[in-house]
Amino acid sequence: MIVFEGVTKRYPGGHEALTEVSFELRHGELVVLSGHSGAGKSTLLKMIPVLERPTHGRVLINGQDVSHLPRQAIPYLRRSLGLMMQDNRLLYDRSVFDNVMLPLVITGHAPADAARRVDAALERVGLGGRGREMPIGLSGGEQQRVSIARAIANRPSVLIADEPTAHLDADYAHEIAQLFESFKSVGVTVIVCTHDPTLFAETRPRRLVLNQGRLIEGAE
Ligand SMILES: Nc1ncnc2c1ncn2[C@@H]1O[C@H](COP(=O)(O)OP(=O)(O)OP(=O)(O)O)[C@@H](O)[C@H]1O
Repeated sequence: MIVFEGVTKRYPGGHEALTEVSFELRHGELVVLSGHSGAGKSTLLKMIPVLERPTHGRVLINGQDVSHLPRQAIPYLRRSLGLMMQDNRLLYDRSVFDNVMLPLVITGHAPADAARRVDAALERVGLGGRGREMPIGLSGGEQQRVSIARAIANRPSVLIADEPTAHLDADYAHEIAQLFESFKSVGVTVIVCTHDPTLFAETRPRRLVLNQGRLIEGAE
């Protein structure tokens, strides 16, 4: 369902962040992306919602080549994706409910339908009934779960999480990992980027490992 075909990314200025990266992810698969700092992990993730485009090669999602998608079609693609990117912080002047609701409002969901989805997403991450609280009053792990709720509220078929357990202690990180595991059973394809080798250690998911922009493990 997600296919990278010989993807190379050269940023303006000449730095090659990805070199000839190819792999295929199946529907409902959970994969862990790792590699040293600067290996190209965020760049790879950004290709999926077309936050970046390949210099060479193609990215296919459900058979559609998104690397050449016209600008106006990008919002439609993003509606089917759940994104937890590194710079998507929670808004601290809005309630938990409003944080999860905001992307749904932006993508044009009717308010009543959006509110139902928000409640369902908060329930899914174990924060049912906590919507009126402000993020600042929640623990780090709970705040991350709000970010997950925000990413899954539109019921995405693909969930992309860039360092979702950064700054969390081991217990919270483990909880978040279990939550990601649970999405597999409902057919969501999950890509988690992490520096933490102990995360998912028990379930041993497929690992994609980048080294200086090249995929050195997990291509199959
Ligand atoms: N917009 C950009 N313009 C120029 N170079 C960039 C840009 N974004 C990333 N790079 C460079 O591309 C390389 C890969 O960066 P990327 O953020 O994808 O790595 P990463 O594996 O996610 O690193 P980290 O674990 O530190 O977040 C780095 O050398 C980085 O400096």
